[in-house]
Amino acid sequence: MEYIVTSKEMRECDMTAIKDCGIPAMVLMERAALSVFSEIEAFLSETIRIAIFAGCGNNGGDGLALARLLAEKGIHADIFLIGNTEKLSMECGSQLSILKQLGITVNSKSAKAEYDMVVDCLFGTGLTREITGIYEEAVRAINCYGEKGSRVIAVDIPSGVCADSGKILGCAVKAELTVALQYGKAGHYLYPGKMLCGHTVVHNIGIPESFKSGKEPSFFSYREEDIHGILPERAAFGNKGTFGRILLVAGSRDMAGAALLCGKTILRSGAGMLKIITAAENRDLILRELPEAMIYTYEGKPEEEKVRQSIAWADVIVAGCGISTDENAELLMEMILEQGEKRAVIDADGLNLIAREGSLQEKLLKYQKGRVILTPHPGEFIRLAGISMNTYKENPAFYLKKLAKEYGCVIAGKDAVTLVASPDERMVYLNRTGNDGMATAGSGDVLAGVIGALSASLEYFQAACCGVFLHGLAGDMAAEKQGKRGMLASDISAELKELLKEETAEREKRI
Ligand SMILES: NC(=O)C1=CN([C@@H]2O[C@H](COP(=O)(O)OP(=O)(O)OC[C@H]3O[C@@H](n4cnc5c(N)ncnc54)[C@H](OP(=O)(O)O)[C@@H]3O)[C@@H](O)[C@H]2O)[C@H](O)CC1
Ligand SMILES: [K+]
Repeated sequence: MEYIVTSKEMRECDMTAIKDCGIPAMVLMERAALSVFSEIEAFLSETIRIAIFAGCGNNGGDGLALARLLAEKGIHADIFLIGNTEKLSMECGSQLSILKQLGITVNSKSAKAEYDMVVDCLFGTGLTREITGIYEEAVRAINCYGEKGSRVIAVDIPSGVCADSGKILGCAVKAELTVALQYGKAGHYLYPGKMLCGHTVVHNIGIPESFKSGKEPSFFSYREEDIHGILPERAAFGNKGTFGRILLVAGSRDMAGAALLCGKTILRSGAGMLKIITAAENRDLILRELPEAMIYTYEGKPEEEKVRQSIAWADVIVAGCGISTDENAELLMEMILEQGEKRAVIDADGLNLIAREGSLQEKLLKYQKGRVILTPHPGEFIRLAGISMNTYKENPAFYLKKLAKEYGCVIAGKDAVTLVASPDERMVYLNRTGNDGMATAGSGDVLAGVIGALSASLEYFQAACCGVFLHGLAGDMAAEKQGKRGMLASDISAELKELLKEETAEREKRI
């Protein structure tokens, strides 16, 4: 697991390190400069032409310290200190005076020259507003060098990218490599910031674990190696009942595919038994393509007793994929929500029905806390939350957390970067796997399926986060084989099976 912080949280960490632990700020700055140095070392030679654009805050200070480390190796860098030097931060001022003592020239304006590498240290986490004037000129100059082929390295975060939201404040540097200090910031991974960071590497600069006082950062994320610790052990003596009985309520008359994709994924993700409730028209296809599933089909109104029995049988209910929003679907959703305690994953039309029907909202409000996972895409989310798309996009994490708390549900807000919020005050999960090839029909059905299967054996929030992570990873594998344009949701489902197979093999090797 990796923490991802906001600029405020990063400042608090700095302060803890400096004030409580007594690590001097200049020591942290030196570590920051050494981190950048180690990342660019492979490209350095005496003939390399380097420019360092520094601002007047500590991000600029990192750049000045880097210039000194380069000079030590006999490498000259043109240094451009942009801004009002009367407003230099204390550490940046100290770095400047060291350079002066060493006889290293610092320029106040950028010169027209050619560079192999340009280092951006104009602004880091201290950026508070839109970039204008001389700073804007400097950002444009850096991007111009980048377009002409210079390697652009951003220190901590590309200048102009908001560390909290990933938004561009006025204009921003487009980097090839970003050396993030101590922790990744939300802005490194949220769009559009993510596109401007290039490849992001996070370097420890020696700040001790400062969240131990019980204060957690805003976000966390999984790395591939975390999965072995999260996926449940499969008991060798288990039977199909112990691996989870999943009830899938999906597929209206013209939407057999949603039930099939989701159902297949449920079984491919390790669930023991699957029962599908679907419209009668889907019966033949499902029996042919997924004979492993039990099936109850309804013609006209679903038989309430049959549905109740199925709900009672299930450990987990996955509902909503392609069920439409007609009266049959509404009845099914009423019955699923009224029992109020079974673990449930609700997707697609299930969400649209909740957004439309007050009676469903009331039932969801009364449902046992933490037992339901909602998986809305942005359109579904704004209908549920009753807010505009612009409002949601302003701060998705905030609105996801708010609605999760209101309904007592886990919410996986699907998007280019999916966020998962829990009803209690836990950190938001920020997903870093996946690609734009996954924006394809049926991809959501596959996600609901994997989360449903995992919910049989994992704690609820963990099932949602882990499902989102695996779904993205499988999507990356599918993109590699099929290409982002041509990949299908069924390719993601197939890769999930491969991924879980590899994970099991790895695990068994380690026993
Ligand atoms: N992570 C760590 O532990 C360490 C990080 N280091 C580096 O320090 C920066 C953060 O440094 P900070 O001084 O807080 O902030 P910046 O360097 O990003 O710049 C802040 C200054 O810029 C002014 N400002 C903000 N926005 C604008 C703007 N749009 N236009 C002009 N000026 C702006 C702001 O002053 P104001 O009072 O005018 O708001 C600041 O003066 C971090 O990113 C790391 O690179 C340490 O080196 C080591 C420890
Ligand atoms: K920067």
